[in-house]
Amino acid sequence: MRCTILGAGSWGTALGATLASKGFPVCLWDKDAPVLQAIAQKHENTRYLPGLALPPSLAAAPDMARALEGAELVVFAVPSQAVRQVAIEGKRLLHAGVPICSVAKGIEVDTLMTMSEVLEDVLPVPMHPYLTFLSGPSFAKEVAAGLPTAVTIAGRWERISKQVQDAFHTRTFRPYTSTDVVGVEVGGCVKNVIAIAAGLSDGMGFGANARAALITRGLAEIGRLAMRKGANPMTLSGLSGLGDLVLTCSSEQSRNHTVGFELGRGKKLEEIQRALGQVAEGVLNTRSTRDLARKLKVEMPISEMVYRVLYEGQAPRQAVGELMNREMKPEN
Ligand SMILES: NC(=O)C1=CN([C@@H]2O[C@H](COP(=O)(O)OP(=O)(O)OC[C@H]3O[C@@H](n4cnc5c(N)ncnc54)[C@H](O)[C@@H]3O)[C@@H](O)[C@H]2O)C=CC1
Ligand SMILES: O=C(CO)COP(=O)(O)O
Repeated sequence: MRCTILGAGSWGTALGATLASKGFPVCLWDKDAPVLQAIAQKHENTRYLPGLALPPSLAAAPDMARALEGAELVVFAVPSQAVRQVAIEGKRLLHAGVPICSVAKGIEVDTLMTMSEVLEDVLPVPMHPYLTFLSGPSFAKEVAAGLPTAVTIAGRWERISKQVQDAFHTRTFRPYTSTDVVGVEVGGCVKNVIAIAAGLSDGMGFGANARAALITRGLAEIGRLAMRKGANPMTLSGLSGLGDLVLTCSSEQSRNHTVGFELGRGKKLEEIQRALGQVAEGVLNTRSTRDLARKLKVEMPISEMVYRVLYEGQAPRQAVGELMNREMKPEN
């Protein structure tokens, strides 16, 4: 199966290496030419996964048309806010009948659309049944190192999700399928926001109790938004809900947790993002999640708290104080 990955950051590269390890010809494309050059010449993604030897069969092409030539599986692996632009660029080069797998975790800031809504907005209708969405607890570095990982691949047409599941399955990478596209998408997006909240809490020196409370109440608000969008509540206790939430809220490997942690220690957002040099989806996801929650009249107090810290300059300690002292209520 000839595979093309649009986006050669840490996740696109790790997934490309996974597919290449099965003997599939894989070509990566990105707007960052030096990254592609390093992959093609040194078999290393020197910027996003330095020190990791990539399979020599992993090719890279700066020309999207060349990268997509003969593709039998296309993976969208750019950050969520770039998916629309890449889909517009790729639209005339993509063919109906070829499975597409989107792996970005986010909601578009300007339109409040999930990635399935964005791709369906841009791509012609005959391509829609071929869209799938991969999400779940999966740090790129661990996947690239061949450490055991399980994810979910959601799609409306099970036959296609199964094809994509087969393509990605290796001895250490285990995808499950789901038909709950919106549940998987909302879980994958909002866990980034809650991970910033958990990082804030850790950065301020709050303990394990606070982190567990944020994970649990975070899951409750993810569930509320997902169900309002039509998701099956069971999806949120799966890999793309609870699984990814626990991973990102409790690991220093998480870029979103790092953003919260450094903010909690008093650093400025711009400074943190500059040092990170990679996308922390939760920063923009906080804006889109909070706006979507307000639009749909869904109560999401943790996401509101993160919004006030990121975008209104509220001091983290004051924001947590307000969160703790809202009106008393039953746990539901
Ligand atoms: N890194 C990880 O462990 C995981 C990441 N994800 C998700 O995958 C998505 C991508 O994340 P990463 O690979 O980690 O990001 P990254 O920051 O490592 O890399 C992003 C890549 O996208 C490219 N890019 C950005 N805008 C572009 C455009 N308009 N055209 C072409 N290329 C463009 C950049 O040049 C860069 O190579 C995010 O939504 C993230 O949440 C999901 C699971 C794991
Ligand atoms: O989505 C991820 C793991 O599942 C990656 O998390 P971060 O973007 O917070 O590093």
